[in-house]
Amino acid sequence: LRPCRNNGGRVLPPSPPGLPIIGSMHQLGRGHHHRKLQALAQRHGDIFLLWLGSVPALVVSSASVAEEVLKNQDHRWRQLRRIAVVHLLSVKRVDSFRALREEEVASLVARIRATGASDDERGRLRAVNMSELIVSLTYTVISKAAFGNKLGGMDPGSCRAMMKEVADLLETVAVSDMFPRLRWLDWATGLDAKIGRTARKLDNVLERALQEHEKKPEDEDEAADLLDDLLLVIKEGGEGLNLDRIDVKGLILDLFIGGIDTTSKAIEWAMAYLIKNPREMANVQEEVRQVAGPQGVLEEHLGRMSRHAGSPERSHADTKLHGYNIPAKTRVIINAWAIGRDKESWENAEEFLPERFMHNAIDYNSKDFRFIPFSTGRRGCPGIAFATRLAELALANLLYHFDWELPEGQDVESFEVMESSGLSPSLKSALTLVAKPLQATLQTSICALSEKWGDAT
Ligand code: HEM
Repeated sequence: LRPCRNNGGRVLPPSPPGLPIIGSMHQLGRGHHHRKLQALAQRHGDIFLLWLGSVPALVVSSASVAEEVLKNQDHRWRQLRRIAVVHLLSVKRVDSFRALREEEVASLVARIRATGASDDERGRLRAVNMSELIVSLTYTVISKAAFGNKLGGMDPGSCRAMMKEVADLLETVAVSDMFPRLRWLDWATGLDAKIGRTARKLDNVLERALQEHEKKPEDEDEAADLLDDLLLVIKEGGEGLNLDRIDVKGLILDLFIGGIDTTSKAIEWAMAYLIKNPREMANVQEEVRQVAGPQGVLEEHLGRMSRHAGSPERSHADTKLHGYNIPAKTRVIINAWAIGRDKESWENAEEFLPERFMHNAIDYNSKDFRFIPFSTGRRGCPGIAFATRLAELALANLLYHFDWELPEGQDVESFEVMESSGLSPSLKSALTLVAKPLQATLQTSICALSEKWGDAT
C-alpha cells in the first residue's frame, strides 16, 4: 500500500501492507516473532515500520543500522543503570563472587551425578532434566549474590514461582500497548488486577529482604551482598544520588529478571547445539580436558581456552535514520537474532560453528554490531561480566565431568534444536540428557581395550 509513505513531506520507512485498525499485527502471528520479523525484513528491507495497532514500531535487522540506532540515537542515561554498572556488576565486583560460582557449579555437577545415577540391574544411567538444573544454578547464584546466603529470608521455591509469574506478565501483550486509547480494556479483562496482585506480592518479598538488610549490624561477619552494596551507596550519597525504596527494590528486581533466565538459556542452548554437533562437542571437550586440573575447571583455567569468549526502546524526539524520518515515540525493535544470521555478515550463517569465536576474533561486547546478544550502548546489558563468567564456568565443567548422550530411543538426527515462543525463548522441550561421568567413561574405554587386547593390557 505504501512502500515509502510520504507523510507531510517526511519520508517514512517502508512498511508492510496493513489492515484497518490492527495495522500489521496479523503479520506477527502468535509466536516466534524474531523469525516473522526476519521474513518481513527480507521483503521490506533492513529498516521498516510496522504498525502494531495504532503504535508505530521501527524494525532494524542489519548490523549497520543497529549500530546507528544504538550508538547515536539513544541519549538516555539513567542513574540506576550507572549504579548497576559502576557498583553492582563491575568486573571487580563480579570477580569477588568467584568462590560462590565455583561452589555452586561443583554442586551442580554433584546433583547431575546423583540424579543420573543408575537404579536398574543393567547399570543404565537415568536421563537428567538439564533445563531444570541449569536454571536452578543461575537462580541460586544470582539470589545469593543479591541477598547473601539467607536469600533475604525467602523460600527459594515460592520466590521462583513468583519470578515466573512476573516473566509471564512481561510476555503478555496488553491491549493498551497497541491501542493506547483502549486502556480501559486492560481493566475490563482483569489484566490490571493481575498485575496489581503480582506487584504487591513482589513488593512484600523485596521489602522483607530490604528490612533484614537494614537491620544487619555493620560489623556482622557475613560477606556483603549486592543489596548491602546498594544501601551503602545510598548512605554515602555520592554522585548526587536521590533514590527511594522503590528505586532500590526495582534495581534488585531488574537483576533477577535480567539475569536468571538469560544466563540459564545461554548455557542450555550451547549444550543443545553441542549435542546436535558431535564433532564440535568432541573438539571442545578435548580442549577443556587438556586445560583443566583433576578437580575440574576453575576460573583460572577459562582464560587458557581458545573458545573462551572475551525491551523495546522508544525514540524520544523526531529523528532521522538512513534517510528516513522517524517520528517521536516510535518503538524500536532490533532483531538481534536476524542480525546474527545475516548472510551478508556471516559465512554459512545458519551453521553452528564455534570456531568463528575462537581467539576472541569477534567482540560481542559492543564493538562488533554483527553479534549483539547483550545489545550495546547505553541500553546494553550491565550484567555481561556476571553472565559470561558463570556461563563459561558451568559449561566447561559440564563438558569436563561428563560425556553426554541423548536418552534411549532418540538420535542426533531427529533431535530438534528449536525454540519456544516468548520474550527470551528457551528450547521448545526441556533438555533431557544422559550424563556419563568421566570416570565411568574412562573405565569403559579401559574395559574396551582389555577386551580387544586381552590380559596384556
Ligand atoms: C547470557 C546472559 C544475558 C544476556 C544474553 C543478556 C542480554 C541483555 C540485553 C539484550 C539487554 C538489553 C535489553 C534492552 O534493550 O532493553 C539486557 C539488559 C539488562 N541486563 Fe542482561 N543479559 C544477560 C545476563 C544478565 C545478568 C546475569 C544480569 C545481572 C545479574 C543482567 C542484568 C541486566 C539488567 C539490569 C538490564 C537492564 C539494563 C537497563 O535497563 O539499562 N543481565 N540484558
